[in-house]
Amino acid sequence: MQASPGSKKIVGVFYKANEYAAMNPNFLGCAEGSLGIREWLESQGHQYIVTDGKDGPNCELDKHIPDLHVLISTPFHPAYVTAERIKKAKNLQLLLTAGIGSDHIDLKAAAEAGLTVAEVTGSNVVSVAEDELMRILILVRNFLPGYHQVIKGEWNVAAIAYRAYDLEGKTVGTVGAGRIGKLLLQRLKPFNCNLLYHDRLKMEPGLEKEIGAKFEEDLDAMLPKCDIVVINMPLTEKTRGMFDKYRIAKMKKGVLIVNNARGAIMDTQAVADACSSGHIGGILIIYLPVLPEE
Ligand SMILES: NC(=O)C1=CN([C@@H]2O[C@H](COP(=O)(O)OP(=O)(O)OC[C@H]3O[C@@H](n4cnc5c(N)ncnc54)[C@H](O)[C@@H]3O)[C@@H](O)[C@H]2O)C=CC1
Repeated sequence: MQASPGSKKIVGVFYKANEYAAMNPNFLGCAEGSLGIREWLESQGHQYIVTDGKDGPNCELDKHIPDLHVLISTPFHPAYVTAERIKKAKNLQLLLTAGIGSDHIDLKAAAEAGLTVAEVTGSNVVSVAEDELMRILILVRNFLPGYHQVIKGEWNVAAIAYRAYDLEGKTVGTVGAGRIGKLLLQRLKPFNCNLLYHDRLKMEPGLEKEIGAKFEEDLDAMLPKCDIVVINMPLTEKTRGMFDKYRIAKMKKGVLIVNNARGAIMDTQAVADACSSGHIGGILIIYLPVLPEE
């Protein structure tokens, strides 16, 4: 089908949910749900093509690159928008991320081509903040080894207890205190932790007082104080590889890390080495798709 004059060709790239799609009619972030915008887009005369095929030679996405106007993708099944794809996309106007974080797009190439890159700011920030809190508790209380014991029919309390702690009294630092970082700090306040944050921007004094977190201008000065570090900043050219072996070495021995940002903010080998040596006591990474509507 060809788009009629004036209408736009919009391509959405989402993961296939298969049998899970039918289990919840509000599960819209998958190929089957197509963000729930098909009816509306088509009623406006636009053409809407949805696929999960985004990689490899002759993938479905590449067939539409030459004439699409809008490309929608998510960080969970990202359509990598390389300079090469941008060059071929002669009609492209808008690259839309149905979520937060657009590091799957070559932003420099997009800017040079005059494209708009937009994302749905705030779309799943509560989900992420709640998830971070859960992961912090999982790490501090040494939950996972106990879970695996139960699955295997084992029972060794000491193997769990020797490193299971309370969150109360621990120092938690968030690297990045934007929308998600602030929501996390608010949720941590009742746990009576020492809360620190590092960001390019200091919060308004009123908000800082309400949240009860102390600003740390110098990241390298904050890290050695933290029992738990949560990473809440975007992956950019400035933050790529930010947590290398030197920075990890500055953290407390046994530090617990929750990385909500992209994996590439950390040097993988340095993380693996620090986990093996015990310098990092535990690390969990969040990859949280936009959740269904209630
Ligand atoms: N794991 C997951 O499923 C999800 C991950 N995310 C990630 O979380 C990130 C943060 O999301 P939001 O809080 O909504 O974004 P935001 O834009 O509200 O906050 C980001 C904060 O990072 C700070 N920042 C950026 N670069 C910095 C630097 N070089 N040094 C110090 N501070 C810096 C900014 O000043 C800002 O306060 C997203 O960019 C995305 O990568 C977001 C949603 C879901």
